[in-house]
Amino acid sequence: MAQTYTVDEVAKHNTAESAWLIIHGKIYDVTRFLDEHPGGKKVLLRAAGTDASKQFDQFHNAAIMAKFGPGLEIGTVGSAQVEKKSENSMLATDDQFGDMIPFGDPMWYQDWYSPYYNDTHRAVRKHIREFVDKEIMPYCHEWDEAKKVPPEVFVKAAKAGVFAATMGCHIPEEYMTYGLPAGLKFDQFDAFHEFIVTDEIARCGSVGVVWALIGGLTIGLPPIIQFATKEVKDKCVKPCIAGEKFCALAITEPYAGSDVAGLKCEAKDMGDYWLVNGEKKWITNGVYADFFTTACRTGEGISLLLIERTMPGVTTRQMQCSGVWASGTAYITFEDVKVPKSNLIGKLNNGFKHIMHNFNHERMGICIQANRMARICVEESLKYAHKRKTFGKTLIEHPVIRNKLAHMIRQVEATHGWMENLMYQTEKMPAHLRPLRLGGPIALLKAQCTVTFEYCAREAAQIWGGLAYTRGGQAEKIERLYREVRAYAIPGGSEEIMLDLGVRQAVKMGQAMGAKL
Ligand code: HEM
Repeated sequence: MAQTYTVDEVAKHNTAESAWLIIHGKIYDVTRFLDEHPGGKKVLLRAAGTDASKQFDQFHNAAIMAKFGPGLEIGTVGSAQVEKKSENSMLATDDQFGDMIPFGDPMWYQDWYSPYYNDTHRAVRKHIREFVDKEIMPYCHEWDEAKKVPPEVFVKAAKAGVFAATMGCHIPEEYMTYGLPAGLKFDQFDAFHEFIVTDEIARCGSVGVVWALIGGLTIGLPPIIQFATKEVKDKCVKPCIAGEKFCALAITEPYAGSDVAGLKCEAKDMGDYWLVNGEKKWITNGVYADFFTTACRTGEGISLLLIERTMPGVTTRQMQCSGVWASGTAYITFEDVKVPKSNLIGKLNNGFKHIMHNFNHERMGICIQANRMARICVEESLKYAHKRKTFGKTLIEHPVIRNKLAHMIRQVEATHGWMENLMYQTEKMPAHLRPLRLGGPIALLKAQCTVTFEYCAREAAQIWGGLAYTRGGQAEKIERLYREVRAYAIPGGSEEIMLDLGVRQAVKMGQAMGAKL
């Protein structure tokens, strides 16, 4: 049991020799932290011996205590009351999850009815939230600045079921070291479980960290799981799902991005092996990936080959991007790489089809992440607007700020509603119809999500002012997200291409289904 102290006992510890603080009912000994405190020693000393909850909330974001708290906490205040639930609980139907910041979570978290979710979804939500709050959220800034997520974090994520849950396909039992989140089985698992896992991971507020975890694997590994030979699968799937090895999708080149048909990387048939030469650019996780699901030109068409880091002639270097620092974005060169014939993934010259097979899954992942990032902008801004005062009023009391928040909220919620609808279609629609019927709407949804995110990041940065122009600190998430907007608006099909594709497909499908156009 935690040691308890009275307020009078805490009050005695108000010097540089022994400095204690009360923050939200817990007591912290900050004596050895005085010189390390980024906000300065003096502010802590002035507050020493008192309840400094208000000052603490004013200058920090909540994740700080998850990181620093355990090393400094020494007990609780004897008379501390557990923070009470809302007085107005009579308003609720008792299905609340999270901290109830309005629109800070999807509506079904906040006591609104939804047809899409049951108790297994609630269990997965709780499981991943606890994992992110404890293991990810407090460290995002540190990992981003270091441009690296520590290896043990991937194993923790694997144990939490994150990788198995985000492949968009069933993984054979023999490749599963750990289970799915919350002990679920694949026959209980649907598209909404994956939606929740991706959304909750994205809630950490760092696109770089999200992509380090699920950016490469969710696009690089599904073609292997679905189309590769048993030999290739045996090599890659198990260690990747266990967080021990990494797989990247290597398509984009200095010469071709969304325009996949323009790829130049070549695999020459040398009889008993392929000889690969070419360059790949902006490859997520490429800096540390062990396996590359690589699109190569093979005579008549494009094929997917598994290229392994250990093969002579493979070189990767970290690219200096505006954002996504932790995700190991790489420039890759393949120089006379000899790739065994057995490393062909799927059929020869069918690579484009195999890549397309995962497009809807990849884009839905981007949609979920981008809209959560937009939601974080709402949540963080709403919280900040309640504590920051200008001209004698809190920001939330200024109509111009409420107007900004309203425009952010309406876009995030409308986008989320459309996303749930399309997710339901991916769940219910027969598999053979999905690429035809859903490609267009998902492309439009992707543009909707990224435009919404860009809008919200801009407005949040205005609300946060100078703090959002500074790396780290209270507006850490907003500053970073503002830099990371383009990471969603460009890859996976740029906004312009998505919008055009969406309309072209809608017209084609409409005509095929009887519309008189
Ligand atoms: C256990 C208690 C505390 C911890 C672990 C802590 C930790 C930190 C950290 C990590 C920062 C860097 C900025 C950030 O990441 O947000 C910071 C900044 C700061 N802290 Fe604290 N702090 C504590 C208590 C306090 C208290 C009680 C006060 C005021 C009375 C205070 C005032 C400040 C100020 C003014 C800044 C600079 C904010 C800025 O740059 O805008 N801190 N603190």
